[in-house]
Amino acid sequence: MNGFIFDLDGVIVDTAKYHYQAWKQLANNIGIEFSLEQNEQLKGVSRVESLKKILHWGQKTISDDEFMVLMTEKNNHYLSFIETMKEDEVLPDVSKILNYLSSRHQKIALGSASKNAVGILNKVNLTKFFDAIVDGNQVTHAKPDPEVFLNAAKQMNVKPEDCIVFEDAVAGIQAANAANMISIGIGDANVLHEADYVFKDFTEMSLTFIDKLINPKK
Ligand SMILES: O=P(O)(O)OC[C@H]1O[C@@H](O)[C@H](O)[C@@H](O)[C@@H]1O
Ligand SMILES: [Mg+2]
Repeated sequence: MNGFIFDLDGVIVDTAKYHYQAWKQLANNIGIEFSLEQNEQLKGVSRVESLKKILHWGQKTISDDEFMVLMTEKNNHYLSFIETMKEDEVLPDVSKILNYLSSRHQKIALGSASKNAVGILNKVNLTKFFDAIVDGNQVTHAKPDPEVFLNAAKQMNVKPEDCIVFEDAVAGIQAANAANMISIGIGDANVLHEADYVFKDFTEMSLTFIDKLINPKK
């Protein structure tokens, strides 16, 4: 039995662009420059750790109260983007792959750092596919720590070495590798070079490839 673990932001839905816009506006508002390269380093990283990194890059120190205000501001801005989100924001061929895995009786889990994960899955109507959902509300150690994926494997009752992780973040690929799982990068092969396999998106992934993951000996 295999377990297929999906990251959410940037893998199932194109929300990575909304996180980027919300962080950029927040950083610029407090006088900190924010580049696409820096954003790459925030992918897969929790909200708290992301803000800490931005403040560090801008060499800015703020009070705990101000920190909480900024966290809330960022999330409200982000939520305004996803408020009207519908099924059409599911990335190409994600539903096809989920349907296929499900027809092959594979276990499916979500492994995300987001505290908004359940709400988003419901909005895009994909919750029904998941045997386990592990999100930012349940983990104490953020990616690249393997906790989120090990927890998902445990909830699916599948051994870590029989799990396959789909990730768009460098930190996520590192977490999957640390969990001793097969790591599949979704995005730029130069950025995700630590992954076992990389695909630009799910449209590039054949069902024959999925079959090989399900049954490597065949
Ligand atoms: O702010 P949220 O929705 O709890 O998400 C936390 C993190 O979740 C990750 O999935 C995203 O890649 C990060 O960009 C984001 O900061
Ligand atoms: Mg992601």
